[in-house]
Amino acid sequence: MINVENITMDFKMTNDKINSLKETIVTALSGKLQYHYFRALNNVSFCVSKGEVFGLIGANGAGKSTLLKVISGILYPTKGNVIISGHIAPLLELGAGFDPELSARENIYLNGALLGYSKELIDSKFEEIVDFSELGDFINVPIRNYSSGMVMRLGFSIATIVVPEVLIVDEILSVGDEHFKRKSGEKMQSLMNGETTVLFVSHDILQVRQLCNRVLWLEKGEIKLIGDSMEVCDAYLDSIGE
Ligand SMILES: Nc1ncnc2c1ncn2[C@@H]1O[C@H](COP(=O)(O)OP(=O)(O)OP(=O)(O)O)[C@@H](O)[C@H]1O
Repeated sequence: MINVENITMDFKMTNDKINSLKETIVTALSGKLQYHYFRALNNVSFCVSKGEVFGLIGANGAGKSTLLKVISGILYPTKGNVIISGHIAPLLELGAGFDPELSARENIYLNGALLGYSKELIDSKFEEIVDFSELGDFINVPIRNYSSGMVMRLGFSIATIVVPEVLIVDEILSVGDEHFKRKSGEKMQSLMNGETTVLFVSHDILQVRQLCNRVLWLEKGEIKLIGDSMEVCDAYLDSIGE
């Protein structure tokens, strides 16, 4: 279902401390800008089978979000391949594809198209998306006037309107305010209990142990351990002294 083959991700970073865009352009044009590469992922390979709930754990900066972004196609890896069969719903950077000048109504069609939904499908699901996002009268207001929570609610409602074959989530159950968190959590839970293959990152190791079939522990961009969720979560907790 998801085949991750030898993924390496290098980020290009400037060596100098530059404070403004103007300074960047001036330094770049003068040829004085110096770079180095930071390897966030190093030769990572694994497979996730259909219907599996697969967790990614590891310390801050281990490379978890980078790996999810590479798998979702948001980042292009330096080396390696990702092969995915089926429709994916990446719940990452919710609302990143929105146009701030357009209303929620227009953005539903725009974002839906980016996710590969047909106009007919969005027409038939439109009311459901609006109801789930609870945006009410704001539906015709440009997105630039929304709070960040409202943008995320709309993004979540669009991405999950079709039961996806693959769901990719960074830090589960954390969309919007407490009320929407519970509601989005229940929706994700129902997707996890179905046929959907789920890949998610969490710092809540007890939740990972409970929800996942298998877990990958990343350390400094490399696979430290992969396998049964109990075994990997216990080893991780041991390593951090808990
Ligand atoms: N766009 C970027 N440019 C440069 N470095 C980056 C970029 N994105 C991530 N990194 C670096 O890559 C490393 C991995 O980051 P990533 O966000 O994947 O970690 P993470 O495991 O998800 O961490 P956390 O638990 O804190 O969310 C970090 O050192 C981070 O600084």
